[in-house]
Amino acid sequence: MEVSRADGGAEAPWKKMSKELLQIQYSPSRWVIRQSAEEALETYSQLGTQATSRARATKKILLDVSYGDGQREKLDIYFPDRVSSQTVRFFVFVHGGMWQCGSKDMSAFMVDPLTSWGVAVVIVAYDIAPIGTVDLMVDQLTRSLAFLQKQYPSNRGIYLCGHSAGAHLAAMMLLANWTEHGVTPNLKALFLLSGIYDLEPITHTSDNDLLHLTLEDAQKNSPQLLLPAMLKPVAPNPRMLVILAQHDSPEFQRQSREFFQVLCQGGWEVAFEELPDVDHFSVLENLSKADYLLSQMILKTIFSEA
Ligand SMILES: N[C@@H](CC(=O)c1ccccc1NC=O)C(=O)O
Repeated sequence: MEVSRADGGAEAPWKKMSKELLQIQYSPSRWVIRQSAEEALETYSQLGTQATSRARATKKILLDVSYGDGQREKLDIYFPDRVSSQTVRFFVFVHGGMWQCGSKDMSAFMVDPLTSWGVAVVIVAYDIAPIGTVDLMVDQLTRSLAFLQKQYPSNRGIYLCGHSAGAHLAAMMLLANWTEHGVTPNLKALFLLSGIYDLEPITHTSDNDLLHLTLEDAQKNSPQLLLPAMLKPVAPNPRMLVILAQHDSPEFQRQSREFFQVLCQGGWEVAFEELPDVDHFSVLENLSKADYLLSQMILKTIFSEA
């Protein structure tokens, strides 16, 4: 019997790559052209830490709110000045770092522009590897959204955004079983930045030294494989934006394009953008500026109510 596959049956190009080449494809810093790989990672962490300290010094905030019993199951909320916290729109950000680095304390890039437009920003922490497994991280993000919905039942929308490995976790929310959590989050849009949606190639990289993903773990956490087999739920039914940076590696480009196709075929309301002149890190760093193209796209999506 013919098995129908989202890739039309063609063998995935990564399967023909040497281990070294595959490692480079899944090392985003190696594709940055404005700086060396080390400098790019250093700049990213410095800018993220600065933006976060600035936001914490100037905004009305709730820091380290527990969304679960785990020690690291915390989120930070940055509120706009003049909007009631009960009826606000929430932009929820999930940081990247190959599921093994990064933290909420260096990820609040977008707080200034979004809060000045009246949107609250939530930055979610989760247990990165080796403490957490990908299964746990998915469960933690699910619980953080359920928590937010229960805390703010009259919110005007939850706009979920993930970067890189965080885009993977965000995309997994399309597969969440919300009935188990007793609440369906008011998920209005999903912004997926330079993400990974098929985890199998990761099982062949050194990132897996800490992740310990088996092929089965990778498959059950791959929205690229699971979404085609799933009936599209009635709710939540978020609009989606799949974003790619011009200087992302060919494998990252392939991942975003193929996931966009899966979403189109599944009948989701989805758009695709390849952003010029940015790499895996500057695409996010630029979100600290209100006039950046992606900041504008995000604001337009948030304020053009469906
Ligand atoms: N080891 C990685 C680091 C990395 O992938 C990364 C770092 C910060 C934010 C996102 C990242 N990638 C995806 O999650 C690299 O080579 O760039």
